[in-house]
Amino acid sequence: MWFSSFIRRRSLTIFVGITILGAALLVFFFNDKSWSISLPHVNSDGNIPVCPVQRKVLFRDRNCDLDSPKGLLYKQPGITLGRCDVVAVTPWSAPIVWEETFDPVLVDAIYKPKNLTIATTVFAIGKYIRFLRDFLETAEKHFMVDFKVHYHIFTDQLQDVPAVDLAAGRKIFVHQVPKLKRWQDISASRMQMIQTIIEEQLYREADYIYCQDVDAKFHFRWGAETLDRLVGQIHPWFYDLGRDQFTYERRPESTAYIPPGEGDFYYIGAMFGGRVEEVYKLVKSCHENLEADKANGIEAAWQEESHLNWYLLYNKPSKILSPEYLWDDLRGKANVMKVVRLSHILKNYAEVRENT
Ligand SMILES: CC(=O)N[C@H]1[C@@H](OP(=O)(O)OP(=O)(O)OC[C@H]2O[C@@H](n3ccc(=O)[nH]c3=O)[C@H](O)[C@@H]2O)O[C@H](CO)[C@H](O)[C@@H]1O
Ligand SMILES: [Mn+2]
Repeated sequence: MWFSSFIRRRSLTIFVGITILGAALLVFFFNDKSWSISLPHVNSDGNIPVCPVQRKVLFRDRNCDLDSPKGLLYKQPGITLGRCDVVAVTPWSAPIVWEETFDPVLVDAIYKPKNLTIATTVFAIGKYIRFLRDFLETAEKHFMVDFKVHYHIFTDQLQDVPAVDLAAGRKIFVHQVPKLKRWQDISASRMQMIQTIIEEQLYREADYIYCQDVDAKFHFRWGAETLDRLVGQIHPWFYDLGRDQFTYERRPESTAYIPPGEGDFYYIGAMFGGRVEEVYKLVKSCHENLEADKANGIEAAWQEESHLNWYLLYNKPSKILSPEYLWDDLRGKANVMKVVRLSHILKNYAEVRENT
């Protein structure tokens, strides 16, 4: 009697044990699948959690459902009415975001409850530190207002980072970096530094990351309508030109080479973004291709911008921002633009750049 109850208890313990072990293994193998990417070169003794079997970095999980609150009233969406003067979708069905193609109230109602953290990287090296105050102050007025924003500032002058009043939930992180000699290298090295900051910190702290130039000011809402998996920004100088006029890299020796007859849009290097894991793949690829070119003694026509254009041609962005989201003050006003949300300011290249 005692013996059989002992057997029963033992069997129960073994059964429960196996069940728990099985469940743990299932969680281990399947739970991280959707938000992880291969990273074979990272050691598990680094500070990135890497699944030892799959060797994958574990990015933050997040809710991507477009939950809409009950009872929210907004204008009925049109099927035949709307903006007719611009194209608002690409041939691969990604939205191109223009004023009046989205409802800001509805967008905010969908995205604000998600408690997202949006990282933005901005480099202010050498004389470019002078642009940082305006960038940050105007961002506080217009960039992802009411969202948690982490500004990651990369500079060689820690003491000159301005003290700017930040709204609740928004933070500044400052990273010291060396000043390289050529402006081309300063601009291009951003790919590697963004890769590193994602590996060290952002994979666990941020949901989205937007990488911006510092010599720009926000003027109008730049909000959650820009959030998506992988986001490219149309260059304000090329939005109305044919692909043969794009300044892609045209030498086959470069890894950024785009043959004649190919190309969708010309994307600007001054803004790209999306979910952290997608931007990670982008910056890692661009960095590797920049290095491969360097080893081959070739520099693409527009450095990292050429590599970005190559990447986005063969890895299509899931959302594209119209020139409203990065205009150039030099271009004056364009009829197609109902608003200018962020614009590159006029600057004296010869005075501000290191080696011109
Ligand atoms: C209008 C135009 O021609 N735009 C091109 C030009 O952008 P930009 O003229 O906008 O390049 P830029 O001089 O603003 O450099 C890009 C960014 O690198 C950082 N930075 C650069 C230099 C420096 O000394 N310190 C520093 O911090 C800073 O964040 C700056 O915003 O060049 C880029 C390539 O690099 C792209 O090809 C752009 O399409
Ligand atoms: Mn710039």
